[in-house]
Amino acid sequence: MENLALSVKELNKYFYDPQTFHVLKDISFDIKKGEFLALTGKSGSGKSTLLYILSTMDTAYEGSLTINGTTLTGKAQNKLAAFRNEHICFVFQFHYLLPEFSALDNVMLPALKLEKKTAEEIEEKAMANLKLLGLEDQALKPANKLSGGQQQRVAIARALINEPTIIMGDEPTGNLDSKNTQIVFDIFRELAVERGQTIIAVTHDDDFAANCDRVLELMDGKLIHQ
Ligand SMILES: Nc1ncnc2c1ncn2[C@@H]1O[C@H](COP(=O)(O)OP(=O)(O)OP(=O)(O)O)[C@@H](O)[C@H]1O
Repeated sequence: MENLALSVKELNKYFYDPQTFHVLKDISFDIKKGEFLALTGKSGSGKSTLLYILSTMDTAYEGSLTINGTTLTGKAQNKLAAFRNEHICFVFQFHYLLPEFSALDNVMLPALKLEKKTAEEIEEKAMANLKLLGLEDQALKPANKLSGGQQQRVAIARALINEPTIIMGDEPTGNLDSKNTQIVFDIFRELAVERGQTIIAVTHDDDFAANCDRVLELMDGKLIHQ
């Protein structure tokens, strides 16, 4: 369907070490374009495992995964990598910025690697992203001279540089205080509403989840609420 960002059908996942463990059980759901979705559940319920499959990084599962109309199940690794570069970006709890590099350099890097635009175009876009995140004054500071909240916002600016259609976060506000959590939440909301980007965030924060468009809740590997 035209307005579907992601569709999962009858997904099952097993781990085999140290013994067979059925970690995701018959999971099916759709996510619309521009939807802002929280993925919740107790520790060990399978959230990260599911996100890893949705991100196309883990291909060892049963069932099917379709993103933006492309069925990804069974595709070769190099095709998946190309697809990820174009469509998906990640924001983690720990941001993995290059500490000695400036905020601006960190944001530009994934676009320079893609080699689709000139360095000037990339710098312009990176500055616009930093501005969107309220960081235009910090652009030239090394990442390790920024506060934790600022660093996390740089990581989001970096995640957006290649204009992904889907943003996936594993505890994207996990190490932030309530003020910075609110800032990041508002940015995600704006990206979903204004740019039609789809957001899927694993979170333990009940307030964060309650304010999303929809909550998917896992319990022991089953989807119990959507
Ligand atoms: N590589 C692995 N091999 C075997 N079991 C695994 C592996 N990775 C995760 N598990 C198990 O699968 C279950 C789900 O793990 P997962 O990390 O997806 O949970 P989660 O809901 O993200 O937890 P948390 O909120 O603590 O991050 C857990 O019981 C975990 O121990």
